[in-house]
Amino acid sequence: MSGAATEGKPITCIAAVAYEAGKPLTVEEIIVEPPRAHEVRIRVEYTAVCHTDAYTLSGVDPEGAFPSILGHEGAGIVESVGEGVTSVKPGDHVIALYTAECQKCKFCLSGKTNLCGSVRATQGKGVMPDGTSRFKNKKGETLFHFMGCSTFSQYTVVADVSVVAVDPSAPLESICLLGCGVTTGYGAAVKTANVQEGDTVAVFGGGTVGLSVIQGAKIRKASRIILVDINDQKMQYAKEFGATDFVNPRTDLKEGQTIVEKLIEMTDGGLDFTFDCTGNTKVMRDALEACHKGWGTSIIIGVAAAGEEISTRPFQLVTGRVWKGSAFGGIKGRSEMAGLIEDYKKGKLKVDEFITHRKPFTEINEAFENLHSGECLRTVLDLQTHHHIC
Ligand SMILES: NC(=O)C1=CN([C@@H]2O[C@H](COP(=O)(O)OP(=O)(O)OC[C@H]3O[C@@H](n4cnc5c(N)ncnc54)[C@H](OP(=O)(O)O)[C@@H]3O)[C@@H](O)[C@H]2O)C=CC1
Ligand SMILES: N[C@@H](CCC(=O)N[C@@H](CSC=O)C(=O)NCC(=O)O)C(=O)O
Ligand SMILES: [Zn+2]
Ligand SMILES: [Zn+2]
Repeated sequence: MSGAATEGKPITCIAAVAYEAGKPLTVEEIIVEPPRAHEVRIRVEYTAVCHTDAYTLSGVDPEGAFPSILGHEGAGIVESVGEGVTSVKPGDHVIALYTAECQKCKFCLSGKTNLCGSVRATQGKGVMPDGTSRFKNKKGETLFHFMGCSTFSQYTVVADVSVVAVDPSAPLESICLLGCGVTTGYGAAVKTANVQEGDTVAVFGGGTVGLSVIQGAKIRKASRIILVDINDQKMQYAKEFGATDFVNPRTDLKEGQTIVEKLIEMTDGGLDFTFDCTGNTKVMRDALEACHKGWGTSIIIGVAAAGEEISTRPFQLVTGRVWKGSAFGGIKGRSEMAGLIEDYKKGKLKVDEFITHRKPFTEINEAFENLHSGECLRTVLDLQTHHHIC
């Protein structure tokens, strides 16, 4: 089994370190300590870059800690496990989970949420559950973990509750996307909203998350699925993933018309469900106010900067609209990932279609730049193919 040579020893490998907010990542050698009790060391094979990595790197995340190893949409192979780990073993193919599932805490046992309380407090501080880091650079400086995953490293250490073993026949270079974007959007539609046949849906923001909401709404046979995006390049993707309409609020409104008025006009009074997949708090308000009076529900998925607040007239809620949120699509990673992978293998869940760019790991900073171009959904980075760093 792999891991025999390195088990119990520190591993020197390449990682992309975020030293400072707003600066490119530094690709360099780091040292990854062996896993302690209830921890798992993973050889990360593939990771993608999610908008949230860029959000934290930009410096507006109140939990952002530097220097750190970002990345949370990754898949790999277990190299070794610490004492007491029974859920995975060396050689297992795994996906890292930023939403842990301990199956024991009040949250996990509630049956009401996928949020888990077991490691969230230390995860938010950039450390392992025992309060320390497994990463240091060659100068001996400690590097923080990120979202309990830190997949921008050839090796990472995660809590055993933050990893799920998966069907080894599923390609890691594709299923890494189930570590965040695809699962988040799809789950928000089919679990959090529980969209039903005939429902009308509007999705604000056509990135991987928004397009995954669209594919969930399509699978549920929503009658109308409207993508709202400021970039016309998203129109083609909208069609491909199952939207029935595309609206660009910068170009498709009549003089003096708001996007809320346009959507209400298009849907005879408003939508059954709307989703914010932009992280823009003004868009979140529009999404709520475009909901149908009496029952429309708006779901916030997008992540907004520290200090940002949402607002609306309370009358919007008094008159029956519901405002809620969704993390990781409401999906419990350890219990429900196998089902998503099965759906992907059967061709029911699109995953490969989101991979618009592939790059060697050493070109990770270009993957961040790609995020801002209209045609890029996800860039998948290959961590293990040998590349020179200088
Ligand atoms: N709650 C959760 O569990 C998760 C939340 N997220 C969050 O979800 C959001 C989406 O992530 P992701 O899909 O990766 O991001 P992307 O950046 O790929 O997608 C966002 C899309 O929204 C568009 N957009 C920006 N502003 C507006 C606007 N005013 N109106 C309409 N569309 C707009 C963007 O256009 P353009 O490219 O031109 O700017 C882009 O197409 C992010 O905020 C991310 O942090 C992500 C994963 C999990
Ligand atoms: N540290 C951030 C938290 C932002 C946030 O809401 N994260 C999402 C996942 S975003 C993935 O790409 C989430 O799952 N939140 C629930 C959680 O427990 O963190 C901030 O404080 O803004
Ligand atoms: Zn993400
Ligand atoms: Zn739990």
